[in-house]
Amino acid sequence: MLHTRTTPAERRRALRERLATGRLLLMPGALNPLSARLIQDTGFEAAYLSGAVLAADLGLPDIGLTTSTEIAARAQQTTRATDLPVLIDADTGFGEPMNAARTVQLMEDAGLAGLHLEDQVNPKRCGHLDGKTITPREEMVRRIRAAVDARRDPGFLLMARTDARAVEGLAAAIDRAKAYVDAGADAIFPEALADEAEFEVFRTAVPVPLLANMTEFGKSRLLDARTLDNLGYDIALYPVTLLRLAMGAVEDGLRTIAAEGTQESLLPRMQTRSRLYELLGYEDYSAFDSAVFDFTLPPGT
Ligand SMILES: C[C@](O)(C(=O)O)[C@H](CC(=O)O)C(=O)O
Ligand SMILES: [Mg+2]
Repeated sequence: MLHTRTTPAERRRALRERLATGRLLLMPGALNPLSARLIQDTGFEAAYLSGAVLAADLGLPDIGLTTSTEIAARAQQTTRATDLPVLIDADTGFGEPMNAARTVQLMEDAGLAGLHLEDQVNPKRCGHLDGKTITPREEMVRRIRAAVDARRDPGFLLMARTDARAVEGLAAAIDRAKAYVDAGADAIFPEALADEAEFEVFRTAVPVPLLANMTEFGKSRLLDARTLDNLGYDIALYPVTLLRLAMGAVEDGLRTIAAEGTQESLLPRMQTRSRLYELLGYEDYSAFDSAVFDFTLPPGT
């Protein structure tokens, strides 16, 4: 793919139209811009930028150390690498309601299709860890109202995430979700629900698009797409899956090279040069300079 072909407004419309179908949307989290293109090339219809992955990419824990401008820059690089609508994890909005307002505009300018804001206090932590503290409901309502007011493109999706299930219980999380919808949230991300029964209760109670976070090694049972679709969920999120897969393979690879003094045994597991070049659209650049891709690659390389 030489250039992206769609505008941010078109992507935002595509995301909303897709959510309006009522069919579950599978949303993998990209680990870098190229993997966002791979998500597209694999046939997914949307991608996600995880706060945990954005932090880990910088060697940081997911405790709110990244800045809004850092993640906006990474988001811009990502939206330049794919035509998919991309939803970003904007953590708590990076401070007070005024900061949430600025965050919305930064993420709109980065070409994203939407973001989610969570009701944790700063410093936040991964929603699947214990010891979370959530902000008073009215404070989160102010955060959402500020975000809605700052939005310039009404197509930009504002999703509110509540971490309340782990702190105040399921009923409180539902009450908060309803208040967030009343404040203008287009969709809700109920964090760290335990099992299918809780997902079902939440779905029945909250009448806007809902995201189910299928993150590994956390508090939620991993439900498959058929189950989530039957429950009536709108997005199935795989936020850190690609990073975990990649880092697992990288760790194995490093150990193999250290032990064997060669990567020969790893070759069958690698993405080939030709597949990488295909994903990067090398041939497209021949339109500018016929010499840029005038080589042939041996089969299987
Ligand atoms: C969705 C999430 O906010 C993220 O940053 O990707 C994390 C995912 C994870 O740490 O497994 C979360 O659920 O808090
Ligand atoms: Mg996060």
